[in-house]
Amino acid sequence: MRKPKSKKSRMQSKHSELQEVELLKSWIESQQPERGSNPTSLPALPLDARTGHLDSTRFSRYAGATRACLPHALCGRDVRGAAKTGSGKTLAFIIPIVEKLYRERWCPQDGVGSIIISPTREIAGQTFDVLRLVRRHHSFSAALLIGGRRGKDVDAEKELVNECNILVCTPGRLLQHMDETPHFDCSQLQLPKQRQTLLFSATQPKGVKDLAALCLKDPEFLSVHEKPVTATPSNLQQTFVIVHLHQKLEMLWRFIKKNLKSRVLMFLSTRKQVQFIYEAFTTLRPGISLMAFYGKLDQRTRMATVSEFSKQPSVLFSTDVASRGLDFNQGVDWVVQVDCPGDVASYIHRVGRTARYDSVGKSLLFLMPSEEKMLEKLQAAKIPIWEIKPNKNVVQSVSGKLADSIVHDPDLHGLAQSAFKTYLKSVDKKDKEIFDVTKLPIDEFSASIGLASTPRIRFLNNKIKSSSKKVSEL
Ligand SMILES: Nc1ncnc2c1ncn2[C@@H]1O[C@H](COP(=O)(O)OP(=O)(O)OP(=O)(O)O)[C@@H](O)[C@H]1O
Repeated sequence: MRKPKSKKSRMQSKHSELQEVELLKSWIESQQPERGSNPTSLPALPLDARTGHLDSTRFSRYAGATRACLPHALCGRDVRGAAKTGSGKTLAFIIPIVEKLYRERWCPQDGVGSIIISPTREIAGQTFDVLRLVRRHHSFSAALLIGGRRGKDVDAEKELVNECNILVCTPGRLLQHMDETPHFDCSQLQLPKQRQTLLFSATQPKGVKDLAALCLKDPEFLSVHEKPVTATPSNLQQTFVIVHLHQKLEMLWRFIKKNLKSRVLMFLSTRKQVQFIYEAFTTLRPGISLMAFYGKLDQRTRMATVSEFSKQPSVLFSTDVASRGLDFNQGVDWVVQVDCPGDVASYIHRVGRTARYDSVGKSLLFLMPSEEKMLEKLQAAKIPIWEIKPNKNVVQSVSGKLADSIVHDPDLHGLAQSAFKTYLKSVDKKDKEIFDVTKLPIDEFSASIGLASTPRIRFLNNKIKSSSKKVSEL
């Protein structure tokens, strides 16, 4: 057992900590980077040694987003940062939080000092892991509050929530504690007038700009990758292939068979498509482990899937729930977009699940001939993408095998029908400049996924009728 510190030694260490904090404050004051500068060349950062010593973790040096942001963030400035996917934006806000609490001499008895709200449970989990590494030599306590846990866990959380200094949570669970946990006082959550805000994104669509205008005060704008030639990581090799809707499944199957030793993340538009393709391909035994990921899965399965996927060659079929912020420990070899994303920003975030930090990665986009306008948008957004031509001689018919499976499996048949319907509905919701659901060859599509007859889609029939009426009126 460790001998308790004497009163004298406690006083001494308190005194030296006070001195250290004062020194840090004056160091920060004297090192304020010029406004508008991108200060990546500062020899040393004014960080407390406990935060600065990340050498023995996986963060050997501060890079990209972190390096550019810290000098401004540490001296209390608001920051709006454009930094590519996988460039280390998490550390860029975790370190300033830990340092701020340290300089404020926050201690365990002071209760909640910082709340980090993450959009999904997985992102909250990975943010919490980074926080654990950064604050491991500090005395702050931290907790991860996310949904999908059992009642018993929620009760245990209620016990500790008031005593934690940093909370990492999803919005739903935070609201639950605000409603149910006695004395959990979040009145400070009303954004205080005096506050510091750091806003980072790999893309800068209108929504991000509007948010910046709303919540940032006199911000530093940091374009971390100075004069970037491309909007995506330079270690990412991007390709597309032109494929008709009814040939997608064949192409997908062929791709999987050719990449049995890779970790492949495949994006589809809807949960029903993910469930159908996962179930259907599992019955066909491709020779590689298959997994599915979507928002409605229970939390335990979601966590297990994320952790399993990056460890071994496997194919993960997913909705866009995995498209932003998720970090598979740099373990994704390929990102395949089986359905074209709705816009350029979604494209960038999806492909950003690979080629993270200093790892390399590849991506493939399936584009239907009717969607070729998307290429113009990608090129205009500085995304270098090359066409690959499929080998026409390789014939791998899966439709016939799927039709066989569907006949004998009513559940699979139901899933195929739902996948068909939800896909068409998802196309109808996308940008009309690129996508036109009425032009899709739906009978061929239906047959290609193994359905004996084309399901009736009322909204589509009405659309086709009204557009042919308009033509005949001309
Ligand atoms: N200094 C570093 N040394 C080594 N690895 C790092 C460093 N900084 C970040 N990484 C690693 O890079 C990966 C991407 O980091 P992070 O998730 O913070 O990126 P991001 O910019 O937030 O990505 P996204 O735009 O997808 O949200 C992570 O696996 C992280 O561990």
